[in-house]
Amino acid sequence: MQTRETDVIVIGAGAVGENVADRTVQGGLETVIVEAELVGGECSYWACMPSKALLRSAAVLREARAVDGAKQAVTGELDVAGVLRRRDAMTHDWNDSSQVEWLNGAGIDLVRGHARITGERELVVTAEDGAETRITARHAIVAATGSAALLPDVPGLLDLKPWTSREATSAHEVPARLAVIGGGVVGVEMATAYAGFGSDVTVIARSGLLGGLESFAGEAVAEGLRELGVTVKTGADLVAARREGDDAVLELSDGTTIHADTVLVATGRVPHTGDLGLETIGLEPGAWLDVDDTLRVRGVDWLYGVGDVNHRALLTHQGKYQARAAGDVIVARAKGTTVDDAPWGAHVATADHSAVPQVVFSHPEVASVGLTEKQARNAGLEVRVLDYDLSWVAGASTVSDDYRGQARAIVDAEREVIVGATFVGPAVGELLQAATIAIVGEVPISRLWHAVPPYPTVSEVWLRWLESFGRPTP
Ligand SMILES: Cc1cc2nc3c(=O)[nH]c(=O)nc-3n(C[C@H](O)[C@H](O)[C@H](O)COP(=O)(O)OP(=O)(O)OC[C@H]3O[C@@H](n4cnc5c(N)ncnc54)[C@H](O)[C@@H]3O)c2cc1C
Ligand SMILES: NC(=O)c1ccc[n+]([C@@H]2O[C@H](COP(=O)([O-])OP(=O)(O)OC[C@H]3O[C@@H](n4cnc5c(N)ncnc54)[C@H](O)[C@@H]3O)[C@@H](O)[C@H]2O)c1
Repeated sequence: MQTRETDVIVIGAGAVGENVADRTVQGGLETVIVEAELVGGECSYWACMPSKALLRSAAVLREARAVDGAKQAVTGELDVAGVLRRRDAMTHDWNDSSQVEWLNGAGIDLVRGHARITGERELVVTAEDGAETRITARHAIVAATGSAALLPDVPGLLDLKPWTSREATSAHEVPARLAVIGGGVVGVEMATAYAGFGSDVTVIARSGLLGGLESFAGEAVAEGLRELGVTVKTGADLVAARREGDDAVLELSDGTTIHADTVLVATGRVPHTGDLGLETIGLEPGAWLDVDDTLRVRGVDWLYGVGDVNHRALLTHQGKYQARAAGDVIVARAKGTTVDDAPWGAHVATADHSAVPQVVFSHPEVASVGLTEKQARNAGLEVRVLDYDLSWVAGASTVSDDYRGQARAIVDAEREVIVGATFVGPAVGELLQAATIAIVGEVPISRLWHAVPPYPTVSEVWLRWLESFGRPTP
């Protein structure tokens, strides 16, 4: 077995691992990154990028069809082959050479293979040909190993060889009938995409759609999916599955059955920690990594868990935010310089607790950050809820002849700062960053009155929120 030593080892070259390694190299630490599959990880090849590519073309058509003068120019239907071609280009045909080039340019040393921790600051990488390399880290090991689709234990389900998000985002054929199990983000986005391709889609959701967000968001998306021809079954659970000839048959808790050609399971994620050697250091294999705000695994002072694997916020941008803090704190600890771990310091991921932005690229789009009304009340805050119909702002009428949208701000009435915001409507994702800044910066409402939204934009909703809150005076 070959052996080598380095300052830092990062396991997993997804977006998150790449960013940790970039920071540790920039901080002067020799860094090895280990990757078992493709450099770039889930987001580049089987998640964010291909899913957004699958969604975008139909969204553009819908936008054009909602504007008189433009709609007359839309004379054809969606070219599904063109959409898939664009998705293939976006994923570089599942070839990671451009990302490997980036790693090389950044001075990060790539070792291909599967890593297993074997003891303190030490792991073994098994390459595809079975060759093993033992690598020891002088300072830290970072697990940035991400997550995989959770497959619920439902009798007969696995026999159907269901799709997970991986197959749904990389498919080259469109099923005539698609049944989607799960009404979370993956379920909703893929139902939107495949409905746009002409599939007959059924979504099976235990409760409402997009649980965890403001309920008006899930309700608007259910209505939007129905407009696209999707059957949305809420309050129904999958109890059994079987094959009948070519049909996949799903039995639901409400006594109904669904026949489909393909079944997509979108019921959440499990961490990539089952085969990571965690048992060799007293941790539980298969569990999410429990980390502090510097992303260090509690009880193991040389191990960090960053990105999906720590279950703080399963989003690329939030994982990359964690990566910047983790990379920098590893450097600080290695060099013995000051660790800035107070809330909102340089070495902590404080925003994970109170200001996680997310955009769901559904029809309509949903953008949210911070606390929902329910979360704010549960946190014991005295809350003012500011609701506004987005179609009432002047900018909305220029965007679309059929603008439908809703916005809600949650205000901590005692401190007079915004703690949460949700927008539903066309392209609302682009409205979100202002809300994130207001929340993270704890900008007082009295000061927001001086942040003037341009006319006529949809951002004028900020002024309407302020008017309905009232102008604080000394
Ligand atoms: C369909 C879908 C759409 C999504 N869309 C969005 C979106 O629009 N926006 C957004 O912000 N988020 C989105 N997400 C979430 C996003 O994909 C994840 O949050 C993100 O990929 C997590 O990055 P990561 O680097 O932590 O993990 P990953 O991207 O999973 O990377 C982990 C890497 O570690 C490697 N690895 C694992 N174990 C080992 C080992 N033992 N040895 C060596 N290598 C190992 C894996 O091969 C992988 O490359 C989406 C998710 C899905 C499923
Ligand atoms: N645009 C984006 O930002 C984006 C897009 C896709 C995914 N993601 C991320 O990926 C993660 C995973 O997404 P996801 O949709 O798989 O998970 P999720 O947790 O968002 O939703 C899973 C859904 O499946 C339901 N469910 C669980 N078990 C079930 C069962 N046995 N039968 C029926 N329903 C069941 C849950 O109630 C929930 O509604 C999310 O946390 C999300 O943050 C983000």
